[in-house]
Order: sequence, then C-alpha cells, then structure tokens
Amino acid sequence: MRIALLGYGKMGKIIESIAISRGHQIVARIDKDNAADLQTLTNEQVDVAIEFSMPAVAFDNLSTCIKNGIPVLSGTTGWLDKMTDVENLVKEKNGTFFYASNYSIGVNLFFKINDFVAKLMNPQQDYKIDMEEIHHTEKLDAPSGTAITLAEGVINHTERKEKWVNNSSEKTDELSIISLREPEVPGTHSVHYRSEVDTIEIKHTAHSRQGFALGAVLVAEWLPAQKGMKNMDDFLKL
Ligand SMILES: NC(=O)C1=CN([C@@H]2O[C@H](COP(=O)(O)OP(=O)(O)OC[C@H]3O[C@@H](n4cnc5c(N)ncnc54)[C@H](OP(=O)(O)O)[C@@H]3O)[C@@H](O)[C@H]2O)C=CC1
Ligand SMILES: O=C(O)C1=N[C@H](C(=O)O)C[C@H](O)C1
Repeated sequence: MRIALLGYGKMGKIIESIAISRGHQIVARIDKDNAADLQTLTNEQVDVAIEFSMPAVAFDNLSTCIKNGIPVLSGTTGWLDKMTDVENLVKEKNGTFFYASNYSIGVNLFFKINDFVAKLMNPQQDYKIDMEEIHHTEKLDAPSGTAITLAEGVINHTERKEKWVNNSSEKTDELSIISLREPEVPGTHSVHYRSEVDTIEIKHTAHSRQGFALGAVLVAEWLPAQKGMKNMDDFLKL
C-alpha cells in the first residue's frame, strides 16, 4: 500500500518502520518544513494517509486529504472541537475518515473494561471516582485524548457524574482527571474507585509507542475499502 505520513515526529517515524516491515511504501512524509506539499497529494499517488501531527494543524491536514479524496486516519489529540466540521466534509465529499484517541488494541480492550466496571460501580455511592493520566513532558494537550474517552465511558454509565474536569474536585457531579507530565512516559491511564475501606483501580500502562503505531498501520490496511466516518469499534468489531 502507498502511505502518506502527515506528521513525521515520534509517532510518524515508528509508524514508518512498522509499515515498511509489513511491505508498505511511504510515498510522502509531510512535516512542518514541507507542509505545503500536502496540497499536491492526490488519491492517484496515495492509498491512505496516516496523520499524527499537532492539535493546531490536524484539522487542516485532515480536511485537505478528504477534499483530495484520500482516505485518512488521525491519531492527533486536542482538536476534537472541530469533529462536526469533519463529519460534514466527509458527507459532502463522500470521503473516508477514521479517528481513535488511542490505536493500541490493549487500550481499546481497556475502554470496554472501563465501561463494564463503571456500570457495576454505578449503584455504589460510597465510592468516589477519579482518574489519572501520565505522559511525557513534550505532550501538548491535557487531559490526554485517551483520558477523555475513559472519562466519557465513566460518565455515560454513572448517574451521579455529569462532566469531567482537569483538576482535583470534590463535587459529586464532577469527574476529576489529574494530568501528570514526566520524562519519557509513553502513556499511563488509571481510574480509581475509592471508599473509606478500600480502593478499586483499573490501569493501563503502555510500555512503548509500538502498540499505538501497530494499531494505526493495521487500521490503514483496512481503511481504503471503507466509506464514511469510522472508529475502533468498527475496525475491531468490539
Ligand atoms: N491516538 C493515538 O494512539 C496516539 C496519539 N498521539 C498523538 O499524536 C500526535 C503526535 O504525537 P507525536 O508523534 O508524539 O508528536 P511529535 O511532536 O513527536 O510529532 C508531531 C510532528 O508534527 C509535525 N508538524 C508540525 N506542523 C505540521 C504540519 N503542518 N503538518 C504535518 N506535520 C506537522 C511536527 O514538526 P515540528 O516538530 O518541526 O514542529 C512534529 O514532527 C499528538 O497529538 C499525540 O497526542 C500520540 C500517540 C498515540
Ligand atoms: O501524546 C501522546 O504521546 C499520546 N497521546 C494519546 C492521548 O492523548 O491519549 C495516546 C497516548 O496516550 C499517547
């Protein structure tokens, strides 16, 4: 398959090496210095684009691909306020777009575990719920996209929770997400249910970025045959 990489940083480089090891060809590497080259890419040169860039530029990158008829998957976090615009563009252009806050298979199983635990704990009012995410110090956004997905899972299944906040909170209707930044951490997420007598904790620890990158390449292999807005549940049939 002919792949265009949009964003050639930490993730772009690992995705490149996995894609090549699986027999694919990297036909474009778009980064800050050659960002204008994206305008010239067409679906005759590229089968799929993989976008891991930065919150401020992701929407423009994705829109260009959709306008140029290139199926595109994005892992960039911190731009989701523009998702409705992407949906409208995909409809208008009959395009193909895939988004996941986390491409690791393990994290997507963890999302399902999180939903199950939240449902089970919903009636247990003695437990206070809070979350923590830890990432490397270069991360631009907080809370992480993965933490937001987990928080949405908890809120959807917990009657007393209305919204998440990115600070410590004692309000019953708020779900607190604490974001910590430490050198070299690829991504650790935990959800805690704390009572006077015990704590129940579910936790996912990424040991490297390999799981995110492999997931993105597997989705890229599947995506060109799809149409419309797609996500990990469609891909994994979870
Ligand atoms: N969904 C998932 O599974 C995962 C998501 N992520 C997310 O992916 C994104 C990228 O992560 P990561 O690779 O670690 O970040 P990096 O900062 O290492 O890489 C981002 C790259 O984007 C480049 N860039 C800047 N402007 C543009 C532009 N206009 N077009 C294309 N590229 C551009 C940057 O260049 P320069 O440095 O020169 O500015 C940099 O090389 C983040 O939002 C992160 O949260 C990360 C891991 C997993
Ligand atoms: O920036 C990162 O590194 C990561 N970003 C994603 C997120 O915001 O959830 C996924 C993963 O946790 C690594």
